[in-house]
Amino acid sequence: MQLKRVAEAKLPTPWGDFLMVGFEEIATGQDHLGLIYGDISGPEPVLARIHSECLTGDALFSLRCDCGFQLEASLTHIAEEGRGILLYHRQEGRGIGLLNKIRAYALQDKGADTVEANHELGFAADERDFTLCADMFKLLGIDAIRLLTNNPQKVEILAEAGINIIERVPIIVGRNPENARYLDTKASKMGHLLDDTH
Ligand SMILES: Nc1nc2c(ncn2[C@@H]2O[C@H](COP(=O)(O)OP(=O)(O)OP(=O)(O)O)[C@@H](O)[C@H]2O)c(=O)[nH]1
Ligand SMILES: [Zn+2]
Repeated sequence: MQLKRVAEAKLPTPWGDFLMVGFEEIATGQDHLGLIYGDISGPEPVLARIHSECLTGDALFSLRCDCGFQLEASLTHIAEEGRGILLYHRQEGRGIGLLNKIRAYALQDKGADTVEANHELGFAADERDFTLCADMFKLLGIDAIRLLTNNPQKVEILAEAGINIIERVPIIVGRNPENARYLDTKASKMGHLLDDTH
């Protein structure tokens, strides 16, 4: 287990009251969050979203990506279901951090795509560690989930880490002229399933 469960409190939102659970990575002290809605106990698979931190999209209304739209859509979907979990996974910029993401955006402004920009900076296209998310699910007592994602690799990695994924639930929102190329690159180079017909 790479994390410990540290503190929890109510988080009232426009979608209703969530229980906010704070986790700490034992090795680094980095914090992460789980937002729980409704009663997640019992054998019925829980609707779950792993949202990777994107300060620009989540808090600053950026149209360069789809993160802010996905965050809002996830909370809406979970509240409509009456039960679910959103893990707020604090690995900004697919794990390269905010400042390197800004560097990557600068390269994209000069013509690189999101994958090429990461490579030019010396990073893999995706540096995230999803085994931390598997640990958070385990600490929350979750056995089986229905995962909101368009990223089949995420499903594979979590399954390898011991999470029972009953279903992948697509979350295709927020396409706009500013992020169209970025989303097309995610589909063509990173295998994201961004076509509703999948
Ligand atoms: N390095 C880098 N990170 C980015 C860029 N745009 C968004 N991100 C980060 O990408 C992460 C979100 O990953 P996404 O590729 O949107 O989606 P995903 O989590 O793999 O898949 P979904 O579950 O379908 O959303 C967040 O941490 C963002 O900060 C970019 O151009 N470069
Ligand atoms: Zn984003």
